[in-house]
Amino acid sequence: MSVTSKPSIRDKQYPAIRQLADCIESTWQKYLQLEPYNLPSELGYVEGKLEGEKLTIENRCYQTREFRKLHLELAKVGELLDILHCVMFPRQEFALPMFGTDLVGGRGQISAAIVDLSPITPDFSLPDSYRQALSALPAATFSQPRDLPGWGDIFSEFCLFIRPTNLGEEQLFISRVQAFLEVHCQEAIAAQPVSLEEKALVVAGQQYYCTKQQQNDKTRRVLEKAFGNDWAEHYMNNVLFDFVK
Ligand SMILES: C=CC1=C(C)C(=O)N/C1=C\C1=NC(=C\c2[nH]c(/C=C3\NC(=O)C(CC)=C3C)c(C)c2CCC(=O)O)/C(CCC(=O)O)=C1C
Repeated sequence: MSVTSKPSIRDKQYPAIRQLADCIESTWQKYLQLEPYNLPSELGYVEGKLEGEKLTIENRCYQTREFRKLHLELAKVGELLDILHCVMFPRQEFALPMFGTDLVGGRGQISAAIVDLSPITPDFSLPDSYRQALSALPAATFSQPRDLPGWGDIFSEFCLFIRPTNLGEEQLFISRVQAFLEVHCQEAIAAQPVSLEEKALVVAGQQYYCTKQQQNDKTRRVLEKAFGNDWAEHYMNNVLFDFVK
């Protein structure tokens, strides 16, 4: 059901990135009724040049009753950068948090690994059912936690942002992502649509989340170098973090 029309870059990705992509898709398959989401055909598989190296992007998108877009993106810049990006956009009738994860590797090492279920309420609170489930997860300690950037006020107190220092920490991070996803999918399939008044708050919360994510200059810079400023702007606003008013 993927939109890629070329050979997958997945088997060339850093092992933990390939493993996480497989884990995300199998968790979605396990809980959700996935339907295709048609990205514009030219965005299923994109190639650019970054500092003389080829940048390849592979997008896989789905939709379900609860989510207007489930986006899993793998990107690779020669041997320099391996990236996994994933965001689940709830339909605006469902007051569900935003699930997002980003894994950035280069030169045989993951430098950034982040996962969060981000609140979309005006008071930045997650639903009690999420807080209870996430608090009940076994403690996971990592030797190199990382500080969030200024635009990162969107992330919850459960946000995990680390540099994994060994294979064990990579596996622990992947298991954490899976645990977050299991909570989220189980909450989603039980979710009922909210009232029109509440829907307006969901729209505002999703808009704030996307607007802040668009301020990630680390992402923007990679896309600008490979595809130019206009393309990068369009991609960040319409593919990575598009919001529907
Ligand atoms: C749920 C959260 C989340 C989502 C969904 C998300 O998309 N980013 C998210 C978070 C997040 N990403 C970060 C960093 C980086 N992101 C990229 C690049 C890409 N990331 C991509 O997804 C794509 C499109 C395929 C590209 C191109 C690079 C190169 C870095 C630097 C790596 C490093 O510092 O070691 C940081 C730290 C920002 C900072 O410290 O200022 C945070 C917080």
